[in-house]
Amino acid sequence: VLSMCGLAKEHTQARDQEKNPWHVTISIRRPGRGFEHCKGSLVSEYYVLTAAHCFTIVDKAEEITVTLGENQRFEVAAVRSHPLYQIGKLKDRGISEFYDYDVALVKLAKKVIPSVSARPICLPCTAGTTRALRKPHPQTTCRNHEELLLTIGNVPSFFVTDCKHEDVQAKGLSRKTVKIRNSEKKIGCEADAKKASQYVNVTDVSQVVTERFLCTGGADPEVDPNTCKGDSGGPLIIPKRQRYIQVGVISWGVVDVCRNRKLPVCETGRNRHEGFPAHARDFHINLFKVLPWLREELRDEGLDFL
Ligand SMILES: CO[C@H]1CCN(Cc2c(C)cc(C)c3[nH]ccc23)[C@H](CO)C1
Repeated sequence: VLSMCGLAKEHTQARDQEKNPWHVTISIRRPGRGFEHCKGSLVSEYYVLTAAHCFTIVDKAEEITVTLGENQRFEVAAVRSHPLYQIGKLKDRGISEFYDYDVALVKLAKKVIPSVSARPICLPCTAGTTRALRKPHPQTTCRNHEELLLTIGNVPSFFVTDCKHEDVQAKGLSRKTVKIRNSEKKIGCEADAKKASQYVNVTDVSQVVTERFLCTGGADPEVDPNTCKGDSGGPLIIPKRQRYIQVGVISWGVVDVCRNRKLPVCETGRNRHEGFPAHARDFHINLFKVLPWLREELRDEGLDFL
């Protein structure tokens, strides 16, 4: 049972890390400039999946620490960004940041021992996800996973953000439910990318919102919460009958709703300034679009890719 992916404690009294046992915080020490933080997800015994933009080409493994929950710290053996990730690729067209293929795998220096507060999340097109979806193995295909998870219309999903419990001054994790804008809603969602400050020169939105992205946010039918820069690299998760499957990696957003604000307050989300504009959308790398890279990098992790 310990090797089952995407299994978490459900009761309200469970600790945040037991409810989200794959949640990791990645701290990158920048000599002379303090720390940068990102989120990530445990996807196997040795690997954490995150966003490539959390790292620069000069970051070294020794400068990176991965924390599981409040206190399980891991050193890092290697960082492997997707080979097609190139944030400066469109600079000569006046587009300063380009987030295509914004994914990276961080190899931990030692194996994670599975426990109630340390367990991998399920990845698409693995036998673990077939089991989590209660479908027959090996009859169920990767295409079936995509049809079952990324259905037509607004797909309910969530990401996790850290927040401050106003009363107890403790930090916590809060789930933010968002809808993945599929089919006809997708166009409107992607069009709002042009409202991002650095994208004024973008003529055709498909220049910056490529096939690799899932789009969330907006106000239809109700307002979706938005990501903050600090949420970069965290998983976009689809819950299915109390099992959790990661379908995206948080990459970028149009509006940083936490900019120069303290941590958002848990649950009430009051500090994520209210009434952020309907065009505040968030973009996540769709894991179904980077499968060859995932298979290759995780080939020795026993994940049984389909
Ligand atoms: C091209 O510039 C645009 C994209 C990046 N945005 C920053 C950003 C990053 C980097 C990552 C995550 C997860 C974010 N969530 C909300 C904002 C945000 C800027 C400023 O909002 C606008």
